[in-house]
Amino acid sequence: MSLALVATSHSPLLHHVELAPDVSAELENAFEQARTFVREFDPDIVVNFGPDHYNGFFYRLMPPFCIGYSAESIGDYGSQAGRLDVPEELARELAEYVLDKGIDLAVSLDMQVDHGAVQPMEILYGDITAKPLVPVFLNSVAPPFTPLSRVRLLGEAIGRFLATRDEKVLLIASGGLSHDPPVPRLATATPDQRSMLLGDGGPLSPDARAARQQRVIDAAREFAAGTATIQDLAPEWDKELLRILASGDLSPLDAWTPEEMTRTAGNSSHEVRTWIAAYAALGAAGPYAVQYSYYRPIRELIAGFGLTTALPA
Ligand SMILES: O=C(O)/C=C/c1cccc(O)c1O
Ligand SMILES: [Fe+2]
Repeated sequence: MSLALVATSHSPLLHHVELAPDVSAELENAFEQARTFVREFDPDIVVNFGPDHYNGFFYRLMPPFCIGYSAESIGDYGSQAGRLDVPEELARELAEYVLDKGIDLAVSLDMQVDHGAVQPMEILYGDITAKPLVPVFLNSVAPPFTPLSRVRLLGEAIGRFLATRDEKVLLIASGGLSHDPPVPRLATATPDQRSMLLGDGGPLSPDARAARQQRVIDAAREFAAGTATIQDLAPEWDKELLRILASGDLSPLDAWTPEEMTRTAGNSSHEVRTWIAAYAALGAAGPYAVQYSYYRPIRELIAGFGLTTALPA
């Protein structure tokens, strides 16, 4: 077994807003560093830690964690749609191992995933089917949230399972860091939004999806112009998180409560759960070292945007 990690923020706004040329060039350089990293590592498989934004997981039944034995990308915001290449036997063995270690999780025989799960594969490979991939969903937008200690334990169990395998495994984490895009929320939902959050009514109509996406694109433009009402990014919180992840000792994160995360870093800051799980998986196999680290708060993307790569030390 050998492991490598790429953790990156995602933003569906990447292809829907204009960035200043210097920011765009800097971000493209970060993506290129990550592409070179994965090319050199040349993984056999990917274990992909991703959130969802009420496209595959709804309040009718919202698990904290879920492993997909089979999965399909819905193609929101123009992301690549279609089935992922999920190695079913490996996904099942992983789920059984993690459950056996006392970490409760759901499994899905037909997981629906959105931009939050697939954007890193698009950035790294230009194709979401470029590698066999086991999707690991972590609820990151729908309160109530499981404590970060459980996220760490999930990651550690996955890392221990991977240590029993012969394959070269790329751990991908997708999401965060601080951010508060206008994803509908149960606490403030209109009756129609509540029905959508429950998953009633099936997939959104093309018009409803276009309206939902346009609302986020408009919010991003207003946020960049300084006129949006969404919560500001929290660069100091982001940098502290990156520091803890790079330190190799994730235990200080156990004291971060979901309420405090939301208050300080926004409703979608919980997407950093994917980073914590992926880093915990890498750490379960031994000490690691961050190879590359990029960070910039990018209001046009509504994201404290981070990208790191890491390898066993
Ligand atoms: O509209 C959505 O479903 C999500 C939008 C979004 C915007 C910015 C950063 C993110 O991580 C997002 O998921
Ligand atoms: Fe997201």
